[in-house]
Amino acid sequence: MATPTEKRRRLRAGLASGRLQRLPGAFSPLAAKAAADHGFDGVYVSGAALAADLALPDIGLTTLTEVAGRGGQIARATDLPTLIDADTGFGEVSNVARTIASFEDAGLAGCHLEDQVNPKRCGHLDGKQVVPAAEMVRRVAAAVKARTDPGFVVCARTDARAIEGLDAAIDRAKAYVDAGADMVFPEAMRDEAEFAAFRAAVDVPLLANMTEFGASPNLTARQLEDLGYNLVIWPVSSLRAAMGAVDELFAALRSEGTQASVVDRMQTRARLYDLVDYASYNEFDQELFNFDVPGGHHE
Ligand SMILES: C[C@](O)(C(=O)O)[C@H](CC(=O)O)C(=O)O
Ligand SMILES: [Mg+2]
Repeated sequence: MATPTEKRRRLRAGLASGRLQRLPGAFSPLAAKAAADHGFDGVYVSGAALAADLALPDIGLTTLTEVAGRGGQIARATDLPTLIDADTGFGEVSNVARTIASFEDAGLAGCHLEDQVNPKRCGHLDGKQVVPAAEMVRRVAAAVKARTDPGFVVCARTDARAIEGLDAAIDRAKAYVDAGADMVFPEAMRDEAEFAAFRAAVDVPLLANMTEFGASPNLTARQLEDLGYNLVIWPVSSLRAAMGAVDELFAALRSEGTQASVVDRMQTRARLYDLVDYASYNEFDQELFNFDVPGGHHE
């Protein structure tokens, strides 16, 4: 297994490579395993998906303990670097430092921290508010100062586009970079030209959020790489796909009284066992317990 330090190095190397790092959201450790099996560069832990999984809206109700705990379970499931959503940092500036310590302990490779006020909301909804840039600068500085592994990636997200406009969002991003942010997440860009304007203005690696049903167009990985973006997240997609399938299954069970019509779209038992590496546990077991029993048979 890769150590957290190795995973952080790998994320940084990916960001410096000029190749777009593709990080699908994984709502569970098993979903992270599937992402690794499909050859992605990393895993993303979405605050929105984590809240939704607890049947909560994405308005800052989840706690640091819940988020770091779930993030750690997901990070440990694979050798891939895992980037997590820190929302507004789970409190005031002093809390941000503790948040980073918890995320490092959980084995996460990095996080993004945003400039919204508390309570925050989804970056693609109306009615957002941002804190003054100076306050976000203090959040970023606290995060950078708190990390003990210099490899841990601190990404500053600005939600200012929707409130103060593109130029102000770019100015904020520059101030956050000056405060030590390793990368920038320009939230809710309206079109390709806005993604490009951010690229032209900011020198650090950039994250593109390709969430569905939001304010930004869903650009392809190829388009984003051509735009010079360094990392893409599809934050809630796996949860939406899974829950879409759950809704279909439940509808079929209610109307048809059997799962027969959806079984061919289910993950098979064999694929599930493959993802959880059932076979290796079996071997491990036999090494430990495969001893001769008097009168028994051993091969
Ligand atoms: C990226 C995000 O912060 C998340 O929590 O996954 C959300 C995604 C979404 O609500 O679709 C956001 O963009 O605010
Ligand atoms: Mg979020």
